[in-house]
Amino acid sequence: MLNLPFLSAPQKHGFSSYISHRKLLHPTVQNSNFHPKFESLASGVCKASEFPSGYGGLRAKTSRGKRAMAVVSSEPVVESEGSGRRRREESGEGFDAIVIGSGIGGLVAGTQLAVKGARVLVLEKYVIPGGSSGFYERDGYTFDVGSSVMFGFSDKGNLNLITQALDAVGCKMQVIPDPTMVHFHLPGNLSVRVHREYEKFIQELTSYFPHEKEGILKFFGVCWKIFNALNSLELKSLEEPLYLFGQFFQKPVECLTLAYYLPQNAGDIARKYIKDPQLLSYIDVECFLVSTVNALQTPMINASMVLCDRHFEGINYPIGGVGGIAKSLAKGLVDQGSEILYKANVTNIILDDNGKAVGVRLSDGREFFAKTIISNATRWDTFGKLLKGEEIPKEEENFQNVYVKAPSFLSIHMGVKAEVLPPDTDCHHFVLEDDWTKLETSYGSLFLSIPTVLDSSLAPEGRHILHIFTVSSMEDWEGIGREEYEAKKQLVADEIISRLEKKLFPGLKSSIDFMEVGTPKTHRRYLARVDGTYGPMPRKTPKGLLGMPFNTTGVNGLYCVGDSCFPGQGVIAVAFSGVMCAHRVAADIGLEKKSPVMDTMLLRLLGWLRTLA
Ligand SMILES: NC(=O)c1ccc[n+]([C@@H]2O[C@H](COP(=O)([O-])OP(=O)(O)OC[C@H]3O[C@@H](n4cnc5c(N)ncnc54)[C@H](O)[C@@H]3O)[C@@H](O)[C@H]2O)c1
Ligand SMILES: CC(C)=CCC/C(C)=C/C=C/C(C)=C/C=C/C(C)=C/C=C/C=C(C)/C=C/C=C(C)/C=C/C=C(\C)CCC=C(C)C
Repeated sequence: MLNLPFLSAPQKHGFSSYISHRKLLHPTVQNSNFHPKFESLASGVCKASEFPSGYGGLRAKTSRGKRAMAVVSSEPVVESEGSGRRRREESGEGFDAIVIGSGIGGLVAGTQLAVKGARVLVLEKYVIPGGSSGFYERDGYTFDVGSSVMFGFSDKGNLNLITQALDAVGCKMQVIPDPTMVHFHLPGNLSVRVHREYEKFIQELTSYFPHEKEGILKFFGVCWKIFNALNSLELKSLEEPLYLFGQFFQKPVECLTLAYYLPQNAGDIARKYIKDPQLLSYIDVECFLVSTVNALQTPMINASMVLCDRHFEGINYPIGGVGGIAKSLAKGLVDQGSEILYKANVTNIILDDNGKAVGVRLSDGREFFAKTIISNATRWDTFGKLLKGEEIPKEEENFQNVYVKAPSFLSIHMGVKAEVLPPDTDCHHFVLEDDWTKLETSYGSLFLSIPTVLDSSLAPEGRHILHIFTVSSMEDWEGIGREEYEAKKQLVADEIISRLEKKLFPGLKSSIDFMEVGTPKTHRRYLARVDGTYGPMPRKTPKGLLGMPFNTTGVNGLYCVGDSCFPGQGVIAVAFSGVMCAHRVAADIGLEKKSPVMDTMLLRLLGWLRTLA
């Protein structure tokens, strides 16, 4: 068996679902080789004794107010998954929190709680952690399941939430700076590289739109104002009044700036300064990457976060692949004495007679109980499936009025001969060939990542990985037989490859060494997301982020985390949602300070504000 240090030794207590990783990888992955980088990565970077001295916004305190690090070093709480649970079962101790799902949102919530001193149990349906930020291996390739564009992964500022989440549990991953966040290939031969250096990017953009130079600078100027305000705050739960009012007291200008832009969208602000329709379409494309909708529907705070972070911290790719983030967090969780159970498919959230969430039931009949339940499943899954039969709280009805499920996507993971890529090919590309109006339509625009440009160890020698994805809806793939389904996958993939061959890489088709196509059905099945949805998108024009719910729900004891919570889609966004969730839960279970009276007032106020969206 492979020695994966983030997994404990084979379990002796009869719980077959504890992962013996190699054995339990998805059946089609079983014969692949585990990537050596992952092994060295997981073994070398997450030692409890190697906590970095500086903590940022995710600073973790115990209930006694000490740093989590002090707890780790003074009390040897690091224990194996098995021994932790045996001890709890024997002593009859319960968990402080059960987290349903180990996406980045769930893992950040879980690890943040664990370092505050909580006992956490993460239940994951699949056989490895990460969800959309997981990985899989085939024929010597290590593929990222979802995006390879990583924000928040530097050593600077308060918004490096991925770095901080790892730091909190004593992990550090090596990253490779990406010189270009994305290379846009757009109608009218508009070819813009988003360089890491802001001035270089602005120079390139204004070379296409010299008449709009002032407008471009003013629009990005507002983005920077918002980004700098965000970056100046310690990021914790906006649903916790002591923290929120504390921030207003310490940073009034920054907080008022954020409050002012909270209900606004990027498209409206762009239109104040920019008139050229092609440039406005370009800004739509930029926002589409952030939110899967155009600029008029993209919250200004989210747009600013992404449009500036890429120049402030830059995009950084973790060596060994994005899957290493979730693996490190899962290891960090266990190192803190908490637990993670794989192949644990939660089918029900159990409520007590007072309607409080107190536990969960798995598909195999097992039940687990905790003081609080945190769902990293989408809100549609949480309230439509896990609480089936219960009345949907009013708050959730509001959410479903304002937001709909974004369509799913089609993904192609390919291994290609290295010679097909011209020298200096960028890592990430976005292709929309000749018609701006196709931006949001199925198969209209193509996202392409080539992570091996940065980390060649992800593929066999002389090969590159191409990961392509594009919008695709479940309706396109349902109600057809197996043969037709397979033929359709091939047909759609062929068309996409021809487009890329024409636009970027002549000879692409004949250079393919490996190819696997995932449809919305694949994503529904392996990511456990209803209809394989990419995340929430506004039904109409939203009032910025005003309508996006935070982590508490209308069900006492039940919290949500992930991309159907504030601030929405994106790995860094769900990491923030995890931080907020952990803070609110910690206050509710007595690990952080709270004021019940102010809580009631703030939660009511926020609930009311959301009805205005
Ligand atoms: N191609 C891409 O770039 C891409 C694709 C999809 C999503 N994403 C991003 O990934 C992020 C999503 O992160 P997230 O944290 O919200 O969630 P996630 O979807 O990544 O993870 C949720 C996890 O919960 C598990 N789960 C769901 N229901 C369960 C149940 N009933 N029992 C046990 N486990 C269950 C799933 O198996 C999954 O591992 C978003 O930022 C999104 O934008 C990126
Ligand atoms: C409460 C009240 C009412 C008020 C108060 C005021 C205040 C203080 C406020 C505050 C606020 C805050 C803090 C906020 C925060 C926010 C945040 C952090 C946000 C974030 C966000 C993020 C995001 C959205 C991200 C995203 C990303 C993404 C999505 C990405 C993606 C990517 C992709 C798709 C890839 C591409 C690819 C290619 C090209 C290939």
